[in-house]
Amino acid sequence: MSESTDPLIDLECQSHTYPDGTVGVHDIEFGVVPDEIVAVVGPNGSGKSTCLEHLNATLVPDDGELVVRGTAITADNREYARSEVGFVFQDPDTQLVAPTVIDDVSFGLTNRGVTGAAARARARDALDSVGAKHLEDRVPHYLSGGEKRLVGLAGVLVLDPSVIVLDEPFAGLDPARSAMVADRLREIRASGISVVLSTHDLDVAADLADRVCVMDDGNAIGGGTPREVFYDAALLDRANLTPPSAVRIARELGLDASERPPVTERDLVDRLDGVAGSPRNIAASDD
Ligand SMILES: Nc1ncnc2c1ncn2[C@@H]1O[C@H](COP(=O)(O)OP(=O)(O)OP(=O)(O)O)[C@@H](O)[C@H]1O
Repeated sequence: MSESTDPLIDLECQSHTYPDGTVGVHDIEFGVVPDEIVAVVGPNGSGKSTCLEHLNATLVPDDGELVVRGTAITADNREYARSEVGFVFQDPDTQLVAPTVIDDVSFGLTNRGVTGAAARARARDALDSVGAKHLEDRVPHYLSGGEKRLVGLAGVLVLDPSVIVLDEPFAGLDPARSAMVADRLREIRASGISVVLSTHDLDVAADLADRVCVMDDGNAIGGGTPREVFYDAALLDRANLTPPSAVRIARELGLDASERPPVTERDLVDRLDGVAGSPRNIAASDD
């Protein structure tokens, strides 16, 4: 793990307007530090994708600045932002371009002058790290949605970024695949790469993220740890978000006033284990 807490990314975007005049974001300050997973949440059209696409200079603020690892990004050094910040698109087909998976994952390396056996070995390692080595000879186009997403992730990991940004990585995945992608993202964080993702699944955000950023109507309207954000009823109401299921149940049970109220299902189960009269303890006493 990295010792430094200097920001890897520091984005100030006072506005971003698309060519047709639609305002994608109004006002965002967004930082990413080492060894963290940040979840960006908010309703449809609130500006999550627009925000994320600024983090590797795919989009550029009308007014504001992107600084990556201390370097201000300009038109002359956008490639630096792209090399430090890998982007996994919401639509995996956007990213898959080669005839086989191994060629696809090697593609970015080839562009950087790493070719042949060296590129393939690194691509194989990247596929292995996301549990997708068995797919290396497959045609990317015919993979399932979840498999495509893993291959897209490998194609970014192989380039050794400091941060990986994923736009809705859980969309369309079944629960087992979602859990697998979440596990991989935890491993990626443990390997020293920070992760930023957008999601509509607040249960996953509560379970996975170290920090949550709430967006509404093109503004970053609040943020903090999952516990801080998901027990802030006024903040969630403002963004029209429903709290994660564990938070709703904890409120019903009156656990929300406790010192560390449960924010994930695991927290809730652990807490109920200690409560006399909880279904688990009743079942145990009936045995
Ligand atoms: N290429 C584009 N051209 C014009 N307007 C765009 C473009 N992309 C996004 N927008 C607009 O910018 C605003 C923010 O969209 P964005 O995709 O960032 O929201 P989001 O929070 O990611 O939404 P969702 O959850 O639906 O994916 C919306 O009003 C959207 O219609």
